[in-house]
Amino acid sequence: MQGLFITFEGIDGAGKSSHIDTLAQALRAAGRQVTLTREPGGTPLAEKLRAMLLHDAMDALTETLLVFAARRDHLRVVIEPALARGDVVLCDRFTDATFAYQGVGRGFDLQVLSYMERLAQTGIALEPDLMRNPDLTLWFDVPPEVAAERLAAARTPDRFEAEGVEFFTRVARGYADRAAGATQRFARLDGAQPRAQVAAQMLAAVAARGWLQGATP
Ligand SMILES: Nc1ncnc2c1ncn2[C@@H]1O[C@H](COP(=O)(O)OP(=O)(O)OP(=O)(O)O)[C@@H](O)[C@H]1O
Ligand SMILES: Cc1cn([C@H]2C[C@H](O)[C@@H](COP(=O)(O)O)O2)c(=O)[nH]c1=O
Repeated sequence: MQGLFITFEGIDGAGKSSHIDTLAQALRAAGRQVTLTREPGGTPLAEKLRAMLLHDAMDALTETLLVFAARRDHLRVVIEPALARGDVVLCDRFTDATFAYQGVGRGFDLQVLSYMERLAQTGIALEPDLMRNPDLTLWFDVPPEVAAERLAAARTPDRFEAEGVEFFTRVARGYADRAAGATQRFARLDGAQPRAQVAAQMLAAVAARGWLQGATP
């Protein structure tokens, strides 16, 4: 079977992690092998970089270099081998997050990000010139105020979650810009709906691509 790469994106508190297992179960019921992973992270090295990114003070360039270093290792060790086996890879965040957070959120140069994206994501797949990109990006679109309320009730904030509503308004705009530039790849979900409705939107977006065929009802 052909591997599939599906990413989950949205601002902190949008509900991505709450829904990833639901999609994994639906895909397994359709007969697919699923690899569940996340960014930054997913390998021992990338998880160390994640801990630094989430908790240590640094400037935007250092942040950007670390997310791409983590991503390259993650692609090399986990994502590309899983896709080569024919798995569906479900990844909680990928490069759209870099454009949204480091790019529009922190104000890092978007052209430099595009260059780094090409550098980090090319030359690992079986097809040597391929720049790895998701086949589908599930974008959990939630107003920053709603996400902030959810997070306040949920946990002690990390370095990103501690940012204010203005930062997340920019990050949300970053996601909207990315979605506008890749309308075929992005599926926008109204993440402010109750969980069951968000899950239904997510499954419909995947089913619409024919990827849940064979699932037992
Ligand atoms: N549709 C929903 N309605 C109400 N609350 C929700 C909904 N989806 C998730 N939540 C709650 O919101 C909080 C954040 O959800 P979750 O951790 O899934 O978000 P996330 O997008 O993965 O956030 P982060 O990127 O910060 O990890 C959790 O407490 C979760 O239970
Ligand atoms: C991939 C990626 C992530 N981030 C930020 C966004 C989040 O605040 C954290 C990860 O935490 P989560 O609870 O797992 O969502 O990292 C980023 O700034 N840039 C990136 O490329």
